[in-house]
Amino acid sequence: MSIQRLSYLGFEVSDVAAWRAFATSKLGLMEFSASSHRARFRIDSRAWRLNVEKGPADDFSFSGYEVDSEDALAALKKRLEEHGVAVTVEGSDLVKDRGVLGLVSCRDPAGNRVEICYGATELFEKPFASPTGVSSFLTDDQGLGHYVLNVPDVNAALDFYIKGLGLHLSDIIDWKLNDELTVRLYFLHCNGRHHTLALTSLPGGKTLHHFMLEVAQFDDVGFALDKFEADGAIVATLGRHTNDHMVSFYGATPSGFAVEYGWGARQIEPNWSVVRYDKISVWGHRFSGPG
Ligand SMILES: Cc1cccc(O)c1O
Ligand SMILES: [Fe+2]
Repeated sequence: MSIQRLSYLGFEVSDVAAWRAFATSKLGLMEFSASSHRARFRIDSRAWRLNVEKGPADDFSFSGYEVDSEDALAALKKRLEEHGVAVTVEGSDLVKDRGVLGLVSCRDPAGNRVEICYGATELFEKPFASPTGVSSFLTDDQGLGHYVLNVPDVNAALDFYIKGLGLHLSDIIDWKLNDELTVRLYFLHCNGRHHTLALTSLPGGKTLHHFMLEVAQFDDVGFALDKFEADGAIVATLGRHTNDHMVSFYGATPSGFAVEYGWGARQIEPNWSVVRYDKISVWGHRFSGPG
């Protein structure tokens, strides 16, 4: 038994109010709940997909993966423990807080918190409605989107996420950041989404490089691009990636890591073969900083 899809992500942010404004008016997400110390956002029929909680880190806080049943959760817990991973069965308080039926947690080798649930809450009776008119976000069996983690030991992380959680390698990109530095990016999938998680090791910087939300229509990207450009908040220009063929741009979030806003990715096909690339993009994606 392995992971099925990414259910939610949690960020620790210094300015919750800024995130409430950013997530709704720039990203077009719908607020599920909000207070001075925490806010949650919807991108589809699920009760919530993104959780921002007040704290000094302005960085990754937790990932939430999902499986499809109580038996699957028990089987994954057993698989992780057999791989030497300490797994905590979360109690009713956190189960209720996350709005799920069952929840376990563990840490990856870098200490990043990983939650695994089944039975997330669907709110079909409260249809998702984007405050900026985004047509819809592409989730369903492909899960929330993707995120890129900067870890000190990529091999240890690959062992955990592949041999432990059951993700699979999609491909590798050797990304030349400058004449002195090329970093290797490993892209991992757990369903049809080309990658749910990418792993790399950067010289410093935040744990979270970026998270990605995929929209259903190309114009959804254009409308968001205009908003980020108007605020001078473009981190990387529009471009198309070499591996998943997504057309996207990267924008600055209030916490300093980036959000990638994309459309048109190809999916993992049967008999997928792992290849490598020397470029992250076919065209575009000019980063304004180091990448
Ligand atoms: C850097 C990078 C390269 C390929 C696909 C991605 O989604 C990405 O963020
Ligand atoms: Fe990305």
